Amino acid sequence: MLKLISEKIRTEASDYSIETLTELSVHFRAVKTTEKDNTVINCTYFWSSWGSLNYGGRQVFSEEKILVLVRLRPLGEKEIARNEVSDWECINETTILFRNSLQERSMFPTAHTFDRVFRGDCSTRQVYEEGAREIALSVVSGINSSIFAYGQTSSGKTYTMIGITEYTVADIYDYIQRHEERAFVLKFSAMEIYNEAVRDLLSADSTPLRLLDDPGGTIVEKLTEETLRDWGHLKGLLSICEAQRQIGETSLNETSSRSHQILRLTIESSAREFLGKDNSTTLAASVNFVDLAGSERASQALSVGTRLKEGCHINRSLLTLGTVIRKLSKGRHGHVNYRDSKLTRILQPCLGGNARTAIICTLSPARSHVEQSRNTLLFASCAKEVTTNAQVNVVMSDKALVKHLQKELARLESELRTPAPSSTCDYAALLRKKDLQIEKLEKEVRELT
Ligand SMILES: Nc1ncnc2c1ncn2[C@@H]1O[C@H](COP(=O)(O)OP(=O)(O)OP(=O)(O)O)[C@@H](O)[C@H]1O
Repeated sequence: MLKLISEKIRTEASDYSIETLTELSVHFRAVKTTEKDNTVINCTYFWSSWGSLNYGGRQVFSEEKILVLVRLRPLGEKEIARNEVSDWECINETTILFRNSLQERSMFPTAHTFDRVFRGDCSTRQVYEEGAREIALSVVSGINSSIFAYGQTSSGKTYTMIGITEYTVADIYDYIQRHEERAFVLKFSAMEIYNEAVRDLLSADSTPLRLLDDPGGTIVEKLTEETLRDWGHLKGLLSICEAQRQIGETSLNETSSRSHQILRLTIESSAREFLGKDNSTTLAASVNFVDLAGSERASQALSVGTRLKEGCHINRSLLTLGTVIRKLSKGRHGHVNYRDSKLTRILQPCLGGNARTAIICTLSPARSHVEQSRNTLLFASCAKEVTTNAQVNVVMSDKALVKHLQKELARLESELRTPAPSSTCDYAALLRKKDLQIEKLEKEVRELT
């Protein structure tokens, strides 16, 4: 029976309202705990069917690999003036080639394959539309998402992330306009991690913020969260962040970002038809835009004094990020050291957790940066083996939860009255188990009421 229902939903997801899907997914979850038939499928599938109907593209299953994109930037004016040569070539949409490997008899493979590679003449809009868009926009369907930029200093991380953030926000507002049947609430927060201290980019107070453990992930204590009025409001906040972010001059980039920046947009939405009613549910998810500080070695940036201290901290965070990614790329066995840096603690859900993630690895084509470019591609190769497990985040109102638990109680009681015939079943044990379940549910209903 369950198999039949799941097949029906698989093919007809478009005909169901969000509330119906919520009801069904909650029901499936409840059934899953007692059902032996492993054909029961995860509710995430229904949600993603709904999401993909709106935005097309890849089907989302609960488990998927991190999407890895590589963006090569063109040679800069100064590099051209120095007669730098470009050593990298994107030979098709997925492969990037190191052209000079024959001459230097390199041990490294010459061709590297990723989900998508972008040549130096590709625009940020192209990187967004053909790469990051689908993942970023999962947030409107209640699925957490994250877009990272990783690469050495001056490779184009900030240049790329400014565009990606703007295009995503424009599409989100466009989506909201086209879905008047839902009420949306957008919240924005922004932080930077500078020398291993977390700072609120929306506050004039630069006191470092504490990280607190929470079952749902790490919380940044006292981080400002602005409820957005409109797009203009968000644009204003983005320019505040840009002005607040630690910028320093290194020998490679005159406006080098010295910190890791995390911009977070949280979207909550509920169907207007059900607002304030017993069965109202809310979809809630966040999209993170992460612009990491340069991944180069401190020595390469010819750092001294403050810049050297920054380099050490930046590298400590990135080193942990690299270690976490390497560990996760080999499967989720054993301990993963997320807690070794603030960056990995905050980003834990995006790294193998409840989120869809895309990493844009930015590369400088210059021969003088070849070692760093190879390190970036090594990181990218590990990242593409990492799997995340995104779920739709449905928040039920207290009333809806009570109603659901009462229904579940009634179902269990009716099961008790008419147990399924089975020759091998131990009725006494089954009864004890059901009694315990009923007791537990009754307690939950009492507490919630
Ligand atoms: N794809 C691109 N096309 C044209 N110019 C680019 C591109 N990517 C980067 N640039 C230019 O290269 C310079 C360095 O870029 P950007 O500041 O984004 O680097 P970054 O990786 O963020 O560096 P850092 O880690 O030091 O902050 C900037 O002047 C930027 O305008």
